[in-house]
Amino acid sequence: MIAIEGLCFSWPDGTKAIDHISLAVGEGDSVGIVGANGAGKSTLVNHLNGYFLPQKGSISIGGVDLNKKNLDRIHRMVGLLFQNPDDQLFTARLYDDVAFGPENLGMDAAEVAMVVEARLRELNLWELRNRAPSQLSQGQKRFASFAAVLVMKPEVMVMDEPTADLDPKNRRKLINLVNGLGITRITVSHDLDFIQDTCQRVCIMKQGRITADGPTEEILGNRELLEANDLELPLRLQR
Ligand SMILES: Nc1ncnc2c1ncn2[C@@H]1O[C@H](COP(=O)(O)OP(=O)(O)OP(=O)(O)O)[C@@H](O)[C@H]1O
Repeated sequence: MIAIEGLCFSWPDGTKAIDHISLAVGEGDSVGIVGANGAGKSTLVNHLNGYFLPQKGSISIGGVDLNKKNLDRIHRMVGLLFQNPDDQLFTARLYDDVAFGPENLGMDAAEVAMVVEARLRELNLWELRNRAPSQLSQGQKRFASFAAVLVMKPEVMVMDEPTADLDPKNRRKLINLVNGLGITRITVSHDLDFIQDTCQRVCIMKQGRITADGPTEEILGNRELLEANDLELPLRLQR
């Protein structure tokens, strides 16, 4: 479903954020990307819906090459939940923000109304639908961004720090929700317990490279490997 080959990315000031990454993800797989601050995780996943285009190397999603010409097709397939919800929410009313994506994809108006209401209710946001996104709490903004991505019915869901700002009950709700999606998922998170609960496979990134890749239990249960990559065991394994 996702094929990344020899991807490199440097910022305009010369900082190398992605250094020859290759990664293949099968349809329906759920892969966690972990790594210390600055390892390159966000830069990598922000490529997956074309927010960044490959400077060197290639990416294909569902057999479609990621390039300028195919951006529309890529946007229909890949839902990207940004690390910062303020990058996702931009209209004056929560409802409009969530409806914007499917309307833009040309979804029928009655269907848009139905899916938007269902997701807003599911995420306890329906009563807040007329509120400006800027007037929501951080956790509410996180769920609002989530709703905005889910209503587009993506085939691939890419989430950057999805549990940030969520209280324990909403974090649990998110775990159940993502595990029930049944689509290909890539999750970046420092919340290794969340990764353990939602991903079958984990890649560790360090200095723009993938330094380990394997089944979740093997990677996240390996203290030495984690420490060599400036990480710690998930909290529940530390007890
Ligand atoms: N606009 C920018 N200009 C130059 N360098 C940048 C810019 N944005 C990010 N970087 C650098 O790119 C590298 C990768 O950053 P990135 O945000 O992808 O890391 P990350 O693994 O997602 O980190 P975190 O866990 O802190 O979110 C870092 O060295 C960072 O300092």
